[in-house]
Amino acid sequence: MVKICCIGAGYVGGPTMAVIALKCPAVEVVVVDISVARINAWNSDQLPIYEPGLDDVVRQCRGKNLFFSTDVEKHVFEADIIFVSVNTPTKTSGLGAGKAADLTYWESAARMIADVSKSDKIVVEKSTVPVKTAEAIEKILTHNSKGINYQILSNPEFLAEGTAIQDLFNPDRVLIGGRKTPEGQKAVQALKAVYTQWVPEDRVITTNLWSAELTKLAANAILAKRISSINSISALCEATGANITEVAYSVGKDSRIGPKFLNASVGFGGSCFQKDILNLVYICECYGFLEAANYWKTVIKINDYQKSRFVNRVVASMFNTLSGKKIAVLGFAFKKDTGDTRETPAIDVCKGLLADKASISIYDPQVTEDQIQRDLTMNKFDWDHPIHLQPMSPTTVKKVSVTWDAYEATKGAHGICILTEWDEFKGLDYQKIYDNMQKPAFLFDGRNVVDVEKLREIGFVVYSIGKPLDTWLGVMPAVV
Ligand SMILES: NC(=O)c1ccc[n+]([C@@H]2O[C@H](COP(=O)([O-])OP(=O)(O)OC[C@H]3O[C@@H](n4cnc5c(N)ncnc54)[C@H](O)[C@@H]3O)[C@@H](O)[C@H]2O)c1
Ligand SMILES: O=c1ccn([C@@H]2O[C@H](COP(=O)(O)OP(=O)(O)O[C@H]3O[C@H](CO)[C@@H](O)[C@H](O)[C@H]3O)[C@@H](O)[C@H]2O)c(=O)[nH]1
Repeated sequence: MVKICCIGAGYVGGPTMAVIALKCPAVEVVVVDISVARINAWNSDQLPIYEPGLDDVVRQCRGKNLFFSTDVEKHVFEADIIFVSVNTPTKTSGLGAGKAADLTYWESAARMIADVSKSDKIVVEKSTVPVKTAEAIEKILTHNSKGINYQILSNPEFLAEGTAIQDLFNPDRVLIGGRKTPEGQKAVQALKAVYTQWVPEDRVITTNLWSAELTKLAANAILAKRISSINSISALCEATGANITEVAYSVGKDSRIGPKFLNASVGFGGSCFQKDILNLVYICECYGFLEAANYWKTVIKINDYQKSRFVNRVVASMFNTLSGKKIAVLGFAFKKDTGDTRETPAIDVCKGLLADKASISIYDPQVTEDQIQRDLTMNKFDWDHPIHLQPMSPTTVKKVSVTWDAYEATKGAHGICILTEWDEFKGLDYQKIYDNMQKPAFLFDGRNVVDVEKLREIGFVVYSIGKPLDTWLGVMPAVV
């Protein structure tokens, strides 16, 4: 029986390994982590992450050929194939601070593999890493090898949160990069044999190591760039009376462009896009390609601009001050169908509203008060370290309250900001919400989920990203 061990039981390691276990009953899969709390949660009925369909997959294989353990060394020792899916945060100090990937967790995993291994291993990069990381890992392993043969493969993960199980069941492609040597190619085939148990062979792409590593960064950068492109156009729509939904639809009908990833929003979030672009920027800079680095930096600049443009719009519309006002925030996760708040645009928006002295009442169906308080008090990039190693802030934000109901959050509010596109926000009783708000009642839709005309009929002053402006907003000072 092939034994797989995955180091890192997070958003990638957990779901990916659960699907491998489900689709490959003849493979034993053990997911290990240094976080005891995380492993306990994976072994309980309350999984540590919310992902549609995940509970069902885990329930079918846990205890049969899928196991979660903190005994990292034992399972690494026993494995034939070791996936490494640990955090690769942005460095916060030293060389490359604020841009380069911090490979501390990756390196410590590699050194531990070298320490405990007594047989040949295939080591698979599942984490997103800078191009050429495999070379560094190879050096660490081979310089400590005690005669053991290690083959390093790059197998970046392309799942998106909220649709992870669907994405894993039916991936657009699986990418495997390896050395062109006979041993390297044998390792590529061994990993390919795992995926082709359920992924059609023509969707498994094999490349050299560096292409696979770089593809992951390039794919995320290009996806994020589409969002910044449409977001930059959304500002022009508001100024000219064009409608971003109509523009995006018509642009996306061009088969060379395609319809996906053209939804204007308050900005992209999530643990990957900004981090991976910064990583790409740093690599470009290291090779001296400053123009290329600056090109990719603009994707983040537009994203930051979009978030501050939204905050400015809220403040300017509400008579240029939020002091003494209650703002209800609907949605805090970085997208629907996840409880993940890493780099969610809601953090920057809430900080902007607080800076203008608002009191905020937040409702998100999947995010806890504790998480929101941590997010609003944490330093930039601290979120991407294992949870038990994150510095705890001694303070909480007093002007933030968290409710478990959208009606409670909006009661008595002067304005509402919709920051996540949860489906339930489309079906709320907005007449009831309006009746319980201060007047004029403002609604700022950062995800274009509400029916603007219907809400205006009720009496709301509505702002929706990239949509023709409410006459009210049109006469307010311009915000750039
Ligand atoms: N989240 C996504 O949607 C996604 C998708 C594709 C790729 N990625 C990449 O995958 C990697 C992991 O991301 P994630 O979202 O799963 O992160 P995560 O924080 O959810 O999980 C990482 C886990 O690794 C554990 N860990 C860290 N060092 C360890 C060590 N030395 N030994 C054992 N366990 C260790 C942590 O405790 C944590 O539970 C990152 O490189 C990320 O960029 C993420
Ligand atoms: O048209 C769009 C599409 C997305 N978003 C936002 O962009 C962010 C990222 O969304 P998405 O890409 O769907 O989720 P992630 O889980 O961050 O997945 C991305 O990042 C992962 C980690 O690297 C990759 O594996 C995935 O392929 C890549 O889509 C979220 O805030 C979305 O709301 C928009 O604003 N408009």
